[in-house]
Amino acid sequence: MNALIGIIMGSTSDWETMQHAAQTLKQLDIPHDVEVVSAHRTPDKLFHYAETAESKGLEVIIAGAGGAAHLPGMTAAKTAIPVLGVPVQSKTLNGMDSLLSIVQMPAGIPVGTLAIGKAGAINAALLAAAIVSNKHPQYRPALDAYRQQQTDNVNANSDPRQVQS
Ligand SMILES: Nc1c(C(=O)O)ncn1[C@@H]1O[C@H](COP(=O)(O)O)[C@@H](O)[C@H]1O
Repeated sequence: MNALIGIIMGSTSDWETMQHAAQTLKQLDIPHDVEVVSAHRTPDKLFHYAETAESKGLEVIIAGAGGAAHLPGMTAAKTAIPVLGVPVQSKTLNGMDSLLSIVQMPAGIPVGTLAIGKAGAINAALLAAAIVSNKHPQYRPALDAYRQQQTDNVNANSDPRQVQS
């Protein structure tokens, strides 16, 4: 099946973070693709990616970037499908630069902004899965099972004194 969710990132160095989005979608068995695209370094590729995303069948784009993270916003400017932004933790400013440059979009071009780093990547995948499940309810049981698994894990380890440090 064609990818429903596109994961893009500004650099291969973002993969350490963004792999968690891909792993989560793999776990949910939702078709997705992964590509390095940069608003700064490959602007023409970004425009082409965003302009053709919908006709390729993508329904949500997850865009991760660090530092001056213009990728999610520029992607959102060129497509009407939902864009979820993941701020990658930068070395110099710890990801605050990434977060602020993704979240603070001007009114009219929204980017759904997640948390900095791994948690944001995982949650972007779960949010994208929830969005595509509206149209493709066959993915809903996997999402429900994911949540149930978390509940079971907490219930199975609810005495913190038993946890080895
Ligand atoms: N923020 C952007 C964009 C963009 O927004 O278009 N393109 C690359 N980058 C970011 O630059 C950081 C450093 O990249 P390198 O590790 O390749 O030097 C990465 O976190 C990437 O997302």
